Amino acid sequence: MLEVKDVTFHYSREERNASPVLQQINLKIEPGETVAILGQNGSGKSTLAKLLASILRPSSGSILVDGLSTTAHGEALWTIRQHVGIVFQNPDDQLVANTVIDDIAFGPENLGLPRPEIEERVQEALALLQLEAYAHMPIQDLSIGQKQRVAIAGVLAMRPRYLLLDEPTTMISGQTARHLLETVHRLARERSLAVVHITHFMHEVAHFQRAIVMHQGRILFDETPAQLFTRIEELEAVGLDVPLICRLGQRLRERGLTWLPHTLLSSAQLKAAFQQHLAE
Ligand SMILES: Nc1ncnc2c1ncn2[C@@H]1O[C@H](COP(=O)(O)OP(=O)(O)OP(=O)(O)O)[C@@H](O)[C@H]1O
Repeated sequence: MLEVKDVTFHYSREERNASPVLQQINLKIEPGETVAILGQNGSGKSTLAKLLASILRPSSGSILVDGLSTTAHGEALWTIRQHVGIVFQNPDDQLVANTVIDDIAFGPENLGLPRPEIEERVQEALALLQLEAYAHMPIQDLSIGQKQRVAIAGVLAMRPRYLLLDEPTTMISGQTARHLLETVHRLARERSLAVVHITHFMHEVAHFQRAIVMHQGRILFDETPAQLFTRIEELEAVGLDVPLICRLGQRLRERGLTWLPHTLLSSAQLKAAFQQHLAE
């Protein structure tokens, strides 16, 4: 489990008199859970992800990864870094080798694993991200969406228990983003991998088990997407917009279609509700 206990964070000592970037964060994420984190620019999402990945350390409070504190040193820190993988917005910040296969092998090689295990992990990661056809291609010839998949494959080759995605869909097209998120949900199901997905896009949140909204360094809401999407005014107040389909559902209910679900999460759900109503 990932456990964040009373965490406060300042980037520098000079900032200690100002408001912290993160304040009194408490959070638990179980293995296999899928969690989306939303919030306006500067609300602290990426900082939280870096703390979870032990790239940053809390100014106060603690973060435990399967019981190990992220302030640990040596072997414990090494273990945490294997268990918590992070993928950044821009894959070019993350990819280090010349070809796809070499990049994916980079992490397992650094773990000092025997060659056959490295090969096995690389092949597995290539298959999971459907990258087999690109294995020997130079990274520079790939699209951003393909590079993002290579970045995720590289992280998966470390066999993490927790996958943190820091706005991985910002630079890619809608269809590529949908495909990427479908893959991530499949991995969560098949591998009991916990996924924490940071995004600006409300419509991406519907398929996650939990949606966390951050505002000014605090957690404002932590609930299911269906619960969150009923908070139209509260979300607007913090610069977030519920998906169009939820607004449409609300308008239709106000106009007398009271048989519609309170929260519509997708157009497929709207269609199913109409079909069921017509059949009754
Ligand atoms: N390296 C840094 N040094 C000092 N302040 C920083 C640093 N990185 C981020 N900040 C500040 O910390 C606050 C939270 O930033 P953070 O990047 O965590 O927010 P975010 O919610 O991820 O924003 P975005 O959606 O724009 O990525 C912001 O005020 C930001 O300016």
